[in-house]
Amino acid sequence: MASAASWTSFLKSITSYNGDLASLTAPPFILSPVSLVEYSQYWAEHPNLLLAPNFISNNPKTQSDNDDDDNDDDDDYEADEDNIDVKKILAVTKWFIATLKSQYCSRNESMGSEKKPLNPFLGELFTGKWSSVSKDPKDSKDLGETILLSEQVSHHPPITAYAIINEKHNTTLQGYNRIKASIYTYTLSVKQFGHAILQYKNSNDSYLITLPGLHIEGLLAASPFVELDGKSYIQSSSGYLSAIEYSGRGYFSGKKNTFKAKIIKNNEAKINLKKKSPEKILYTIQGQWSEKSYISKYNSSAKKLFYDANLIKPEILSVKPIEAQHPLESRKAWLDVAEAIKSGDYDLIHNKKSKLENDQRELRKIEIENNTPWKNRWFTEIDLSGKELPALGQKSDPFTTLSTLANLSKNDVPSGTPIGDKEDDPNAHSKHWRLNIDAYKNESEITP
Ligand SMILES: CCC(=O)OC[C@H](C)CC[C@H]1O[C@H]2C[C@H]3[C@@H]4CC=C5C[C@@H](O)CC[C@]5(C)[C@H]4CC[C@]3(C)[C@H]2[C@@H]1C
Repeated sequence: MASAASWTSFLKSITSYNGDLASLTAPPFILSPVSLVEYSQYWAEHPNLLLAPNFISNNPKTQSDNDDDDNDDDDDYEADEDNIDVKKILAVTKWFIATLKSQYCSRNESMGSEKKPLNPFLGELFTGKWSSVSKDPKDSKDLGETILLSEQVSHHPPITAYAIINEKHNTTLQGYNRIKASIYTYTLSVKQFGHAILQYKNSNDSYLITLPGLHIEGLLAASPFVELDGKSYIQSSSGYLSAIEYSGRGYFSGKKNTFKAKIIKNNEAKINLKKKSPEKILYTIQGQWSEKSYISKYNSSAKKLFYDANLIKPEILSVKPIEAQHPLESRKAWLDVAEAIKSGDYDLIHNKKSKLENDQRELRKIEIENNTPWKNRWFTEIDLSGKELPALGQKSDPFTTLSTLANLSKNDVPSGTPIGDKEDDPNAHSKHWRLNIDAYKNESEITP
């Protein structure tokens, strides 16, 4: 089969991998017609779970009618918990676990295997919105409109910044992502840089979400898929921490996509997760993030269903038709290339991609000649290296307080690196990307 031959030559090419994924010419059948700037949508394909903490109050009644996963109430672990901050960290953990299947399995489901996304050009944009009513019949709350802003804020290295905003419930998720990929014996291993900040402004709760490591298995079999590894953290401003560990086949259980999350209160002594200190662990959640997971309280082995990733279908973002899109919007900009990829015609793909890439190189050249560097549109880079506290009146960035609570490095090192860890680099800068809400509010050309 032609693709088998091209895959073999592709595998040979990755043995001389130089660290830049874009330099690898993958065969047509492994190319995706979707740009990486679209992947930000995977953070909110269950808007009801993202917004759930807004509906958690001391009154247990409101909480259970919000529950959309358990089949019967006595299986309702939330009803057993009366601490509102614990209920919220559990709800945010459920939302986060629910994003993983979209983030890391959706190409396998829609295209049969993981694919290589289009490498976004500088300034590439992607916007859309989710409807206002929850998909889940048992949770028919009017959620209001949730919009997505996603922008390629850097091309060298590739960095995507995003914001997911729900004005009705005053909730904003913002973050950014950069990756470093290396290849060992036909396994592509990826470290993620960046993080997400989730803010519920009505209750003044904020959360830091760090990103797990991942590796791509199945390259030899020409059927690549993502497996998560390492650890990630969700640190709440209330002092609760969700510490999540990932593994594939052969670790905790023989199953793929396995995780174990520990809910602890950590604004007391810094918990050393290695030390066995069960009294500090309030809940343990474990199972498969792409299937079912279960929760048990620290003092009981009784397991209850926590989340079933196949119960409620993800809500696909609605995106304007291409003719209504701005030239910087991803699906309009890549239309010819996407059509070529779908046709599988390698020469057509090559010349359509080269045209777009040459046009971009031309733009960069003109910017250098005229000293008019590209301006980011909706996001701005901030520097948190300042030792002194933010100037009076200047709101301190939630990342500063939340990373300190979780004992995580503020530097631009792999996401979720503990302070002083071998991966922490005191010389690394502390620059991060943030939503520039005024820039979005003054946006005159592009609406989601
Ligand atoms: C070896 C190079 C190559 O082209 O191999 C082709 C193979 C399909 C494997 C490489 C590509 O695999 C893709 C998987 C992509 C990640 C999937 C999900 C996410 C989560 C999202 O929130 C941020 C982006 C991220 C980490 C994607 C980054 C890019 C990945 C690793 C693609 C690889 C090029």
